[in-house]
Amino acid sequence: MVHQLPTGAKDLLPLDVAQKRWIESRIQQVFQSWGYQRIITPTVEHLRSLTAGGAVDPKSVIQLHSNSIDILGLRPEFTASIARAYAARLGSHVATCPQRLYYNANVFRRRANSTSEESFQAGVELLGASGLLADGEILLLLAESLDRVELPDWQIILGDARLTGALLDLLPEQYRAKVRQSLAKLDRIAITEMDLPEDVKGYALELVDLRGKPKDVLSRLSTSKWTSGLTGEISYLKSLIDLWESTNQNASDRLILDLSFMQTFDYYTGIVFDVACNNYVVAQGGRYDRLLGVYHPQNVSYPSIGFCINLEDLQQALQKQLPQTLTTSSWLVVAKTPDAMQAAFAHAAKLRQEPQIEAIELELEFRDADVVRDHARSRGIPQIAWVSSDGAIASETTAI
Ligand SMILES: N[C@@H](Cc1c[nH]c[nH+]1)C(=O)O
Repeated sequence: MVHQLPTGAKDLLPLDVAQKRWIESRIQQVFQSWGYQRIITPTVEHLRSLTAGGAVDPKSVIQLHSNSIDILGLRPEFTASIARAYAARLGSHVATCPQRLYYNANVFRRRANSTSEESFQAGVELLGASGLLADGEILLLLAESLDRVELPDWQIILGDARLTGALLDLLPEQYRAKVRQSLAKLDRIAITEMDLPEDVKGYALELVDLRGKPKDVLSRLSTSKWTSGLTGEISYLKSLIDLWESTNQNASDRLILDLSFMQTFDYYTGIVFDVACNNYVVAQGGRYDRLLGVYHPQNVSYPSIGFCINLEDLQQALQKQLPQTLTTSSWLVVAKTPDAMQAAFAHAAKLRQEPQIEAIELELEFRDADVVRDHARSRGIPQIAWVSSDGAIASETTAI
């Protein structure tokens, strides 16, 4: 019988793991250096907690059978779980806000073709904070994390769920849902073909075109005759973009402002963003000011924002920078005869105490010296220690 993995599942072999660790350790160092602390939430939760009051589609959750009446599921993402964990822990006491939390673990999603997928995310949540400094911190922390792993040519697609909502609300109510759908798909043609009054159609087309260099988009936005009531939202976005551009070297090439941009999860209430690199979406996130209220006993909410990095996509986008070989053992310790086994273990243990040494491995059979040498060479082990029963050691450098 052939044991195959379910579609969408995969084994990570040692080289995959080494590459993943390379990425994770760098990203976590950046998170920690900004004051973020690690949180671990359970893999399995009640389905109703994971769906964040309707903001996460239950169809995307892998559901589990249980004996209790509540349906359980595997977490499809972390933001809802962290909101659940902290909703009642934050309070008016100054010491509780803000909370800076990070995570690094696996998530599970059911895809449309009913396959399931396990993937890994490393991300942060900044709970109980709003305003330019909080939004700026998250964008800059994201940029620093991606720079730390030397990701080339990435771009942030920045939207604003609140402003996009307000722009759609300017449409007469009966047209909103249709325009929203076409906007989400960037379907200009559908809008051109819609049966709309001329001025409404003109405005709907203006909305589809609100994508590009931040300066151009903002100037189109502020000169539109429709948006005079939205100066506060527009100037907030402008200040955030100014902050980004003043603190980041390649900033203006790296940011695309897209006011038609909508995230898959529906808990966002402010800025939203994806990071794209070579057709991979390597990170996404945004502000969610009402989500904690879904979990609070009195529905009290705390403004919050965060992002996650999709580690597989980042790994694919990075390939060149990542380690291509595994680290090898520094020594192969060989018991020359069965009565030298104890001395071999003792010598290996002594070598492992040396500070620079990564790993020491033992030869497990009593093979001919030349076979052992071939073995060390093929594994890239640079040194061999031959141990005799009286504890005598003969060291040899492998001819690699
Ligand atoms: N949890 C979101 C990303 C996010 C983190 N914080 C806010 N948003 C996702 O998996 O897409």
